[in-house]
Amino acid sequence: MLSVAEARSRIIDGLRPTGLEQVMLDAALGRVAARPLEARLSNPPADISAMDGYAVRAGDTVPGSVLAVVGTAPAGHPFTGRVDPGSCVRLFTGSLLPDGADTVLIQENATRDGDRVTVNEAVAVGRHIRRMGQDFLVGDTVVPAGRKLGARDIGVSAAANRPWITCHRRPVIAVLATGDEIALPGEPIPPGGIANSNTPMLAAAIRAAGAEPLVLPPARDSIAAIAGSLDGLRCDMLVTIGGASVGDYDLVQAGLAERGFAIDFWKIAMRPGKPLMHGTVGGTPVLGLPGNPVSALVCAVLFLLPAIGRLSGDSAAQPEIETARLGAALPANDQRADHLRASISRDDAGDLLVVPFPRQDSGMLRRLALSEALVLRAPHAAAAAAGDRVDIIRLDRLGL
Ligand SMILES: Nc1nc2c(c(=O)[nH]1)N[C@H]1C(S)=C(S)[C@@H](COP(=O)(O)OP(=O)(O)OC[C@H]3O[C@@H](n4cnc5c(N)ncnc54)[C@H](O)[C@@H]3O)O[C@H]1N2
Ligand code: MOO
Repeated sequence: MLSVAEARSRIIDGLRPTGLEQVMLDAALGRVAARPLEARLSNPPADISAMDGYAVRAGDTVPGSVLAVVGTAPAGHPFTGRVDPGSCVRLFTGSLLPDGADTVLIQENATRDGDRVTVNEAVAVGRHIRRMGQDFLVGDTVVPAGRKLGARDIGVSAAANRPWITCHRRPVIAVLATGDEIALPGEPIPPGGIANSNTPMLAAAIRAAGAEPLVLPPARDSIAAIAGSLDGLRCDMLVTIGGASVGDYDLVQAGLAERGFAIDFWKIAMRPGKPLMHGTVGGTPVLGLPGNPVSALVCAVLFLLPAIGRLSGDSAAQPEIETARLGAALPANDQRADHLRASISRDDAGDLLVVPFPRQDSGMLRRLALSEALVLRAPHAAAAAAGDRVDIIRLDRLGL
């Protein structure tokens, strides 16, 4: 059976980023920049004062000397004259430094009396001046290609006078739940039925990853129904849920086969999520997730989110792996990579401590919802003692 890493590479390697579109800054959060964004304005755009005080000539700042205030230059209202020897201009944080001045005397070190200012402290050339372009210059790259845009990227883009960013189109991810037992949450649940938790959960995970979920009506357990769900479907990836295992009613593969499914792999060495399936139908990549909700979500973290990252052009699409200390001993692992749902706290030294829940059933959604992390156990990992370091993926950090 394939390893988690091999399966992920095979899924990701088959994907190409979506096409490009222009996105306004107020809609850019979580989008991925497709091209380097170059500044159209330097920051700061000119030499400006970093403090409230007076624009002066350093040579004039002999303590006790008196300067004539020849003007006032609030931020946004530059002084058009010059600061000649023996004179100064009142300015504020963000004010343009007037011609002739080479430093700023802060008001705490000056005594104002009408149009006169007495210098109380000498100032070196260049004090409290933010130089033009000290942050970036016109033409500098302020956002690299492949970056998932956060609030700070939006801030620097605005400072660079760039109201639009070229981004990859949000990938459209179709979600197809399958199963006769699946009922809409909120509807009466028939005998033997179960509320469809996977669809809203995965749609939310897809949205959190910056893609657009396209929720299809759940398909009954029949080859015709599953095949029919594909008719007229346009998306960047199809995610099926359930019907992936070996039961008589696990018909997703057979349904897809009716429309020419080319399978890449089925079943991998992981828990939960063993029956994961991957292939293409009519050129559209298909990820078949197991129906157990915990399995579906863990597979989404390990495979779907990186796939969305690749489709979106995100250069850092792998789930981030951190380490933590185990709060409880674990037995040796079998041949499947395990992903234990766990809570996180801090020990007395401030170190991250993870405690896997004692019961790891892949239908237990409340446990999953309360988990802050997955503890990663490699195939055949030896027994681990409390205090040992283990790899984890933080679910709370993923916004899931
Ligand atoms: N004989 C074997 N049986 C099973 C094996 C195996 O290797 N041999 N694998 C087990 C593993 S591991 C998993 S995981 C599951 C995966 O099964 P399927 O992908 O075929 O999923 P279903 O049978 O359709 O559903 C499993 C479970 O999840 C519930 N479910 C399904 N869809 C939803 C949904 N949208 N919302 C909420 N709950 C859902 C479904 O009712 C079942 O209870 O197979 C094992 N079996
Ligand atoms: O691999 Mo299944 O996903 O254990 O529950």
